[in-house]
Amino acid sequence: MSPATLSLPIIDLSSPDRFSTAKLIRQACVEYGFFYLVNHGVEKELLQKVFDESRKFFLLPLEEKMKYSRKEHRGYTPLYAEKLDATPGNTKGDSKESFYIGPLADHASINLNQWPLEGVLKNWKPTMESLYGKLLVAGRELLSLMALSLNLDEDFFEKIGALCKPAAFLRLLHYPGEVVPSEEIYGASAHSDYGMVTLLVTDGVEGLQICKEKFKQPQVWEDVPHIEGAFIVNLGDMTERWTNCLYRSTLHRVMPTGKERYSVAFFLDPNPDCVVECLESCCSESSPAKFPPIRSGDYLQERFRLTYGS
Ligand SMILES: O=C(O)CCC(=O)C(=O)O
Ligand SMILES: [Fe+2]
Repeated sequence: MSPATLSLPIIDLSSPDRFSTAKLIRQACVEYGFFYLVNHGVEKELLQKVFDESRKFFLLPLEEKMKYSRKEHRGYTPLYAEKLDATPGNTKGDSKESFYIGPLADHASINLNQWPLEGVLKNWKPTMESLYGKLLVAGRELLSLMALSLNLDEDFFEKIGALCKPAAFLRLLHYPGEVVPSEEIYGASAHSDYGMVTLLVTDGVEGLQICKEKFKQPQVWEDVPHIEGAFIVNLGDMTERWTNCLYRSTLHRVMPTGKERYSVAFFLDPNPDCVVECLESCCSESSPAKFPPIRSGDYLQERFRLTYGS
């Protein structure tokens, strides 16, 4: 039986009615942990340029790409390097390659970033910097609406320090699309994201699926179709911890389809020193906190260790 296709809610980031938008966000986060975001302020010309530059990098010979291999969670990860589903049965890595860009601007760690072939791929760095900056603006706006959706002040995430030099990572992804018969290799195996919120840009090639009930067996997977110009937003595990599972950090994966696919993910995660603990409004005597408080940096480091072995 082929999977059902979902009609996820569509959230308009530019709507002047912030309270109605917050209400829609709440519904989407409780029901799916996924939604589309439109009128997000990132022009389609810039997104096209990003895909063009991304393609140029991934077309380079492996030997060249490996010169920028992932260090300090920045740079290139080759095919099969990543095992998103760390459960014991999953022995193979994912069939994708990627490139991570870490915090920019006034961040002390800016120099840890790697910029490929600056003399040759001249537009690469300015294009990625421009996208990073615009996604950060959109992400901050979205988080202020998410705070409102939880009946918090709109600057809640600013006030607790989550958005002061956030650990925001831009990740270019390339799925080559080769299907190895008889082997169970995913583009991206089943996982939930680790942080606060992820903004995803896809190129129109199908493959993304979600499983709403992650603890139910057998798992039911549904296709998430591409909507031209819309970002796909999903919540990460830290948001689930903050909200005591009121908001879902939903399991998702990318199926192999035999088609080449590009995407760009922006993981907007809290400042490493921010402590993620159950919001007061999300726990009570009858529904106590399910997770202990944790420093965001410690939590992320452990999740990366499980995914990459480092
Ligand atoms: O490429 C996609 O559509 C999804 C990527 C993803 O889920 C991830 O990198 O966490
Ligand atoms: Fe993901």
